[in-house]
Amino acid sequence: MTLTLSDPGLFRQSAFIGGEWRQAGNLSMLAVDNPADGSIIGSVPDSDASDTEQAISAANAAWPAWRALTAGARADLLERWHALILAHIDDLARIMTAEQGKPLAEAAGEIRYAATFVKWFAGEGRRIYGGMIPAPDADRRILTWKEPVGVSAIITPWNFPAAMITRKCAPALAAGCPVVIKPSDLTPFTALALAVLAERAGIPAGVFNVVTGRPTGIGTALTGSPLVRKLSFTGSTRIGALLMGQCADSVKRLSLELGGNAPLIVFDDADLDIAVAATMASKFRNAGQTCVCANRILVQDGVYARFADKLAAAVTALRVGPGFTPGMTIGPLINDAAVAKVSAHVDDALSKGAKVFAQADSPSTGRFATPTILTGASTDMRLASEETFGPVAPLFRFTDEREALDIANDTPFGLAAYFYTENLHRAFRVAEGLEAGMVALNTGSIAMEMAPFGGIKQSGLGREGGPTGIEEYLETKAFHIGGLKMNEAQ
Ligand SMILES: NC(=O)C1=CN([C@@H]2O[C@H](COP(=O)(O)OP(=O)(O)OC[C@H]3O[C@@H](n4cnc5c(N)ncnc54)[C@H](O)[C@@H]3O)[C@@H](O)[C@H]2O)C=CC1
Ligand SMILES: O=C(O)[C@H](O)CS(=O)(=O)O
Repeated sequence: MTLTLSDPGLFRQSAFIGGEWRQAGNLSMLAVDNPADGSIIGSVPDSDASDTEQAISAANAAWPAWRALTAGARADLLERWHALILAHIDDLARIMTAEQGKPLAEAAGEIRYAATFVKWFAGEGRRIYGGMIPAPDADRRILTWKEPVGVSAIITPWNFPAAMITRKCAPALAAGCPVVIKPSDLTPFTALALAVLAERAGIPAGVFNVVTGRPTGIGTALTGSPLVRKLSFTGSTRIGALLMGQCADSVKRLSLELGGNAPLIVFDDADLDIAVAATMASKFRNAGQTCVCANRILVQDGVYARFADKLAAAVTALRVGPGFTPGMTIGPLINDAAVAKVSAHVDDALSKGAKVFAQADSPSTGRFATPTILTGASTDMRLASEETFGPVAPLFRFTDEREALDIANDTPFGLAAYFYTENLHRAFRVAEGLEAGMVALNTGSIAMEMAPFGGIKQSGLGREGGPTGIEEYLETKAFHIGGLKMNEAQ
């Protein structure tokens, strides 16, 4: 496909290392396709460990000057980056839709969402405070302050090609850390366009690096280098655990945003219109390809039929097609393997007694999954224990609150959970009873820059965004001053 941009300079088919746009040392390239039709958008360097080590060295060399800038100077550069991102939102959205597939309006929404992290952390970077701790002796003072952790490796997934980069890079840069970014090999062009704008904003050479290509060699170099002091990763739990192990020898700081299996619970005393709207927002955002999508929908007996009917009216109105086609609300899945996984989940559920209750129309060819409501879902089905990562809404039935919590918590994951009730007492019982890092009552959206984002159990480590997000890139130093002559007037 030919990508038409107002600013063609945003579309780069090179890696960005040490302030230079360059090819891989071995000159190999990796093609990137459009999920809607499989056409090739372009190619990027298939970088290897040597290229990655050059990026790490460039970042390490740039670190002293970057950390020596005042917090305000770094924040000013982030503000300029923020302004440039918003000024190029249309082109950035077109690049994202071309490589990730989401409808153009949704891609533009992600760019706006991604920009909020840059704005938020430009502000947070100006308020990295220290303190003084009351000392045990009259001649001692104890001061503390925060320092940047150092060169930070950023590995991001294909489902949010812009927001996952800014949610990690903005706090890192604000804290004084240079970054080496490895975007998904499926969606590198959005990351490269953000690098173009970072360069235009004046972020110095070596501070912001993007290494493209297949992941294994790059990942081994990033996790093995002693110069890399921090790894921030978003993706599957399987890969997150692998990278965590690879970081063990050099004891790196870790931020891991991993897989989920979010329950969504509709109680008899819910406002069903709110519950249906929130289910649509959580389940079908990004065609169901988010780690916080409702994966299991638990509906209490008394409202099961009415909720299913109301949800069916909304699901059948979804419009499935290529992201560049006006009016589409559900785009293609990222690749053939994703389509196969969704189909396997549906087939497995049907073989174990589930029924198709409602479906939207969808193209019969291409990487499109059909938005589907299944009734009669049960906990022995694959979709009850695995992330479907597609537009399938399985409805499970439950009788009482205890049973709902037991089903909801019966998973090694604990990222997000949603529930709907108008009862205040139940609201606090359930919010405290759900095993998740993020819990939502009577809403379906939880991803925003001011709120901590992260999970418990096998859904990850740390929190991104919010009042603590910048701490992921800071170390606390304690400074002890002893022997002070406080009783001798000079
Ligand atoms: N928690 C979340 O936000 C996300 C969860 N997922 C889950 O992961 C599943 C697979 O999706 P993927 O994008 O393939 O996730 P993934 O975990 O395989 O890939 C995520 C990132 O890690 C990189 N990566 C993969 N193997 C690596 C290695 N050995 N060393 C270094 N980097 C490596 C990939 O290139 C990508 O940049 C999805 O079906 C979904 O269940 C996927 C994306 C986001
Ligand atoms: O990887 C993901 O799915 C994102 O973290 C989801 S969100 O933060 O954009 O909601």
